[in-house]
Amino acid sequence: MAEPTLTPPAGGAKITISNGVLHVPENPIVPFIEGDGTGADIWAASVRVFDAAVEKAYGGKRKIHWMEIFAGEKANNRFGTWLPDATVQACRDYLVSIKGPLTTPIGGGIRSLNVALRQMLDLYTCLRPVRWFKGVPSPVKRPDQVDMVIFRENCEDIYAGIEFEAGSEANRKFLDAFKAAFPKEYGKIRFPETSGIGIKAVSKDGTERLVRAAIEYAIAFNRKSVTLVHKGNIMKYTEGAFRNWGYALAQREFGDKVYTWDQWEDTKAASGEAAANDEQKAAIAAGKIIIKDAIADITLQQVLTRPNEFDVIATLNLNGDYLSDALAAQVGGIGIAPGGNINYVTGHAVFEATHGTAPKYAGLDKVNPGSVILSGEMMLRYMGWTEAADAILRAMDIAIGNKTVTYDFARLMDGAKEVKCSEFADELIKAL
Ligand SMILES: NC(=O)C1=CN([C@@H]2O[C@H](COP(=O)(O)OP(=O)(O)OC[C@H]3O[C@@H](n4cnc5c(N)ncnc54)[C@H](OP(=O)(O)O)[C@@H]3O)[C@@H](O)[C@H]2O)C=CC1
Ligand SMILES: O=C(O)CCC(=O)C(=O)O
Ligand SMILES: [Mg+2]
Repeated sequence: MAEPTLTPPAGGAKITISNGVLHVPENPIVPFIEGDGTGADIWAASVRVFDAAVEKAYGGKRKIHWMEIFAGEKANNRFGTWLPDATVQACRDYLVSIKGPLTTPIGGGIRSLNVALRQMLDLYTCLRPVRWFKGVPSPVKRPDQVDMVIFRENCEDIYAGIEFEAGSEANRKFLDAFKAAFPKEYGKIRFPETSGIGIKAVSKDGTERLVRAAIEYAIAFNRKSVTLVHKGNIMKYTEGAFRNWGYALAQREFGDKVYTWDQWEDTKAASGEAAANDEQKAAIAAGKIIIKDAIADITLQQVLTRPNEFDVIATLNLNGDYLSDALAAQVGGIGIAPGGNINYVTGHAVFEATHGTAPKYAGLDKVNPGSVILSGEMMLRYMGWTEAADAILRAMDIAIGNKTVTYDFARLMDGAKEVKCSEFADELIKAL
């Protein structure tokens, strides 16, 4: 089977970038991947909302020219390849794209196509805002206090995919080499004959670009704090280094725009705790952003018990994956959890929901398209089409306020009217 040949839609033009500024024509070509499982239902609903929001906001002066690109099961069925080169090239050439979820088998088989795409395009930030829409059912008492923005490192950590399966030839070679070079550390592996091995790599460069993006975001959007979330007490030279490099970068590059807990520690050591607390209070009063850190396990408790103490969160790949789904639960669940994978230097961005393919609901026109619709809202904002993005947020407020919602919200809301995935899109379009 041949690779797909992509024909750009007639009448569309490319989004470009120069000197770090995105240039978006009135008729941009935006590639999309429909996605596996529930992806087809969700995409069909979402694209109608995007087109209607753009039409409403710009009265025909602007229009997205969608170009389908292929990945996952659809690509494999049609072209015999899970992630065609043409798909990756289109994301490169057209800069901004959007995708549905793609299936990843567990414990073997192909590696994640989602992760592969992020790595191939070097989309180093997985940006996942977590906010509550009034009326959305939540398991916590004060969902209104949940307003966090996760900056998840997206290209490193254990997700690099360097793994050696227990019992394989590669595993034996790796362990032999490891034993020869590091006999003491090899001795710490409890059952070397039956151990699978995974490598966790975290770099200074990778940490710095992620933390820089998080602090720049906090400054641009008047956020109060950036929390570096890590498990640095146990994994000292990966997660602990992430924390240390993060603090150092904050002080070196952002100077008097930020106040770090490292500075607080220094003042405490020199002048006592009261002086350090006074210094922090003065920094907050002066509008400085507090850069702090928290260990990952207690973070998962405190985001529930004291959500108002968390604002922007910068964290490593695996922590960010766990935190994203956990935080989504507080504001209504994974059906309303959007995201974007972004390289702020090259401008490349692929927007996608936090959830996966939810295979048991595939083809039922049932699930909440909210996550992909809000990912599109983030995409429109990234493109500078803020009026269309705002229209989507307003429509969301209205539809949820009317209690016309998909099954996931309806099962938790008194007096709700349950609608299908496509009907929820209709409700949003009416409300634009
Ligand atoms: N970026 C990506 O493409 C991602 C892909 N995946 C992949 O997806 C596959 C399935 O993963 P799984 O762990 O089951 O997680 P999923 O996110 O696909 O689904 C888990 C549960 O979340 C709820 N859910 C998911 N999507 C929606 C939605 N749109 N509206 C309402 N509820 C929703 C459903 O809950 P309920 O049962 O309560 O109704 C569903 O059963 C795996 O192959 C995984 O690798 C996973 C995450 C991200
Ligand atoms: O790639 C996958 O299948 C899962 C990825 C994931 O869970 C995520 O990025 O949040
Ligand atoms: Mg995940």
